[in-house]
Amino acid sequence: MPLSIPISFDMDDLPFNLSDLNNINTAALLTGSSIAVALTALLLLGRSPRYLKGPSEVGKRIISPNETEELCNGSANDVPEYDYIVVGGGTSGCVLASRLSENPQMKVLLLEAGGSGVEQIFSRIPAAFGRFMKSKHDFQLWTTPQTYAKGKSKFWPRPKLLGGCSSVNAMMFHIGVPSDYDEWADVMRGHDGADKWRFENFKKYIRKFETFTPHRKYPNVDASHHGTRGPIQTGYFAFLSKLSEKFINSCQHIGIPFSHDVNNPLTTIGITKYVSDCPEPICIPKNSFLLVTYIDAKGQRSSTETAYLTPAVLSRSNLTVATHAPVTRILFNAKTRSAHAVGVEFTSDSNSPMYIAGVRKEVILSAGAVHTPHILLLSGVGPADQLGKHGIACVQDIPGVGNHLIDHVVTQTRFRTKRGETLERLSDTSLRGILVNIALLLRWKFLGSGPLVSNLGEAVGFIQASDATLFPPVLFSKRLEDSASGPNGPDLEIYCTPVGYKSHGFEEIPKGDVVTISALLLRPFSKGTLTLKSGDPFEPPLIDPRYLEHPNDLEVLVRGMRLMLRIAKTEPFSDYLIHDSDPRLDHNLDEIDQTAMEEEVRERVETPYHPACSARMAPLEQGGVLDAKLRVYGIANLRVVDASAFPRIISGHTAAPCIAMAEFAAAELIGS
Ligand SMILES: Cc1cc2nc3c(=O)[nH]c(=O)nc-3n(C[C@H](O)[C@H](O)[C@H](O)COP(=O)(O)OP(=O)(O)OC[C@H]3O[C@@H](n4cnc5c(N)ncnc54)[C@H](O)[C@@H]3O)c2cc1C
Repeated sequence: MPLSIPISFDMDDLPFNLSDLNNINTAALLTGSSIAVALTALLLLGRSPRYLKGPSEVGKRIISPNETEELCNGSANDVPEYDYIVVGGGTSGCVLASRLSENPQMKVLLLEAGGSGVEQIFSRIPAAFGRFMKSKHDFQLWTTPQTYAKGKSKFWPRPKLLGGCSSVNAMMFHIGVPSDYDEWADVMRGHDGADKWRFENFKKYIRKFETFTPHRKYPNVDASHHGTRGPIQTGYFAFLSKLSEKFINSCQHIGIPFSHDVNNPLTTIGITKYVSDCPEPICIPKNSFLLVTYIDAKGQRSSTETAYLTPAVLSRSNLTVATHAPVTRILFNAKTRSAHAVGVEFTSDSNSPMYIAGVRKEVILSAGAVHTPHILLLSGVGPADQLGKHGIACVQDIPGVGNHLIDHVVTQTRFRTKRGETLERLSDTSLRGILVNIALLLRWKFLGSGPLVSNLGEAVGFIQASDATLFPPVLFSKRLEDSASGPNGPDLEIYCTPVGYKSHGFEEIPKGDVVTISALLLRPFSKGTLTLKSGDPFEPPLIDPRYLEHPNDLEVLVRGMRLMLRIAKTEPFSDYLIHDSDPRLDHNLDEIDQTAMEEEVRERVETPYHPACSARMAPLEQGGVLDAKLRVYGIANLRVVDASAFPRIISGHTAAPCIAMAEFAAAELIGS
């Protein structure tokens, strides 16, 4: 979920670092447009965690290449050594570092390219998450021109922060459906450990990370499908706009039944199946529905940094967390015939000295679906011909590295609403607006409630594009291939955002109150590649997701567009809209024919930020990179634990499987 939400302050506007606040005459800051910023900063005082800054305190500075060679030859004796080195302190990496260091015998180093997410206002205030985009905390990536999407390059934000995407995502807690995980096990069928991925076996790791807080307004939620003692907080604490409530009502009117918990395996499945599959009559709470989110009772984001790198965890003497320490490559032994990782090379930026650290047990890559395959390639693990082109010595020829990149795809529609019905007021920079925002900030801080606790993707529906009740064959005659992971798996998601935005918030839309409805392709057939542009670790790789290459993907999204337009014309949601013929809005879009609608989809596609499968667990002969234990083929002590390891993309939101996968990997490694 998106976007650059319109709160009228920006972290980059801050004239100081949050951690320096104790030294600042704060009264002097409370002037002009800085009021909201400064107040927020004050509210956050005292929360800055203490991490080691930069690589110099955790590795050995390299003066000559001989020193790296000594490590690779096994003759170095003054290089700091760790049992585990986790590369990337994102969604998965924080979990691993925390769990692995539960064993006091194990010395663990976590190397993160960015700084702390907890220190950032946009991470702490749920509705502000989009503000990280195009900031210094964003890798700011772009795809190559997309042949099937009008030749445009697409913006791919990727956070550079502890907690990774969990520090900036839309906090929608969704685990997918059981058949997603059964499918993972099927991909690895016949391989040692394959059945551990089957939902019945794997679900204990999903439960392990969660503490779900029931809500008195939602008594029908079966809490037995949730975790009760995990570090990550989930619940129904997010703000729900009236507009999103009406969106749900309109969904019900057109035949998408209400589900009180999308994470209950009985009801998360394609909502259209819900009625027939559920033996009990459905209780439909009137006009009340919230997606379970990673927001706690205080209205604050629960990220893997806040949940797993607590002060108690950080005080462990066997855990070292280094920020601003991007890893440039993994180092391998030079002597033995089969490759094994001996350490990593890292720095602070492209102009700074290099450092190295040695590893006794394993290097674990958790740098995410873009940077994990990038680091593998830079280290000589990948397709030999590609490595050769960039002058990189091949350590292990694995053609699958960077292949099979898959991302969900989203298209959006926008509609003018009645005045005051959206969260537009959060971007009001008039004096009155600033005062209102200050009041909202105080409400958020002290009561943990109000519009700032919106996760923006407030109401969702999961459906199947082949559902004949929603898409009657007489109107939708194109045949669809079945892309769902199982009979009850969805392939299309719709959601309502009470804010108008386009291109992640960077393209202008009409001013005033606008609502966005999105359709998300959950099971794309199109798959792309991630390849090296050069051997320079600071040059981003070439990212080509090949959006919409497969015709099925296009048709599913065409149906998604039609569905959104229908909801917009269905009461009571439609009562809140005002017709506006501005061409940037979509009140008249349902008048166009199939061919024109296909063109609209091609024009509108964007990333919903879910890239995966780029270093996937799959048999080697099927283009896999990892075995069923997430170990890189042919290298004894190198593992990948993050979204790049997914064998297939799940039919839901991608943070939960990353967290659960990290819990799984840690449990395997420490034997719990
Ligand atoms: C804006 C946005 C909204 C989203 N909304 C949702 C949602 O509502 N619900 C949901 O379930 N999912 C959502 N997602 C997707 C989901 O959060 C991610 O798929 C998932 O968290 C990815 O986890 P990961 O561990 O694979 O990678 P990440 O969390 O991206 O972690 C990778 C980490 O590696 C670090 N890193 C990168 N390169 C290096 C290097 N060379 N050296 C050291 N460190 C490095 C990065 O800084 C980062 O901290 C969203 C994502 C985004 C960006």
